[in-house]
Amino acid sequence: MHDPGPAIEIRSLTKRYGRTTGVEDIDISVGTGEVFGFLGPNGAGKTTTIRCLVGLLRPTSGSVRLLGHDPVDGHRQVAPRLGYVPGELRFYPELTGARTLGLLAALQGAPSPRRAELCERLGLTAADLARTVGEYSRGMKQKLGLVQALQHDPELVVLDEPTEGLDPLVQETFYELLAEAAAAGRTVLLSSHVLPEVQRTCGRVAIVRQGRLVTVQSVAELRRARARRVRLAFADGQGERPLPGADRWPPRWTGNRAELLVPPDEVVDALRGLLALPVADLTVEEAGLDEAFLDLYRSPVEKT
Ligand SMILES: Nc1ncnc2c1ncn2[C@@H]1O[C@H](COP(=O)(O)OP(=O)(O)OP(=O)(O)O)[C@@H](O)[C@H]1O
Repeated sequence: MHDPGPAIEIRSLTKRYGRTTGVEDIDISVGTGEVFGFLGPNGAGKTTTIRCLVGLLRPTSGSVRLLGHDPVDGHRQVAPRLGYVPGELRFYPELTGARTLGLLAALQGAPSPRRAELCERLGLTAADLARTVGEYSRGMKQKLGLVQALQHDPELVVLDEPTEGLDPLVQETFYELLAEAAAAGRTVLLSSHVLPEVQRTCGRVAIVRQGRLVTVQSVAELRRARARRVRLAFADGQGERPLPGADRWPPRWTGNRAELLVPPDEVVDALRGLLALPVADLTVEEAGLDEAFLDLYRSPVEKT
């Protein structure tokens, strides 16, 4: 079978804004059909990377390829196959929602077979679409942003914090749309601060910090490699008490229950000490991505 190659290829990408470094030496490859998360604290370089990727910024050095093309030189080939939700949506305020979608479809250079269905599912009514975008609420603009990104059913969708401003019901619809896109073999790059969202929707994630790539891992790997959450309940009513190893694994107490985060290779050690106490109940589970993520946020960035 023909190998479509990576949908996104970012090689040694560096972007400077004058003396400020946006990103430095980023390498990321996203395979066709992946739902890929892009995480990092404020100012880490996510938007810079994405703007280079979709051709809105020129890299200072390094290269990016989208669906096998340079995003600027290959714009005509890429536009009909790419959906993009920018982090800061800017529409012409005097145009109606319907005109806006039509204008953006013309720029995409592709028909919009999914427009009506997406408007309906995201709750943009005909009356909404007849109003000018200047009158839209933030959430309505965000919905319009999603409709325009998906209306031509593109092979590749790049989303820069797409759920900002969406209410929980609409967010659910968005997750359904993502799951459907994944099932249909579409490629998705999702930049987000919402960790449960990434945990739920993405297979692999890249984490950037201070303009550098910290790690690229699968969500499962990231969770496995990071802390285990140990929960203990004590049989007596004494409540808080000194625990062995509290300096290494500081406990959080709720009445008679303690919760500690322990690195995987120290769990057996921790349990040996803890089980000498009158423990009534004990569970050990993988920590969520949020703990793994915070850990990586704090870990030092290696300079090469
Ligand atoms: N137009 C610009 N001019 C100068 N510096 C910029 C510009 N845009 C971004 N930067 C700088 O580049 C770095 C990366 O910013 P970027 O917006 O890519 O981060 P981000 O990860 O998207 O952050 P956030 O999560 O806050 O949206 C920051 O230090 C930022 O100040």
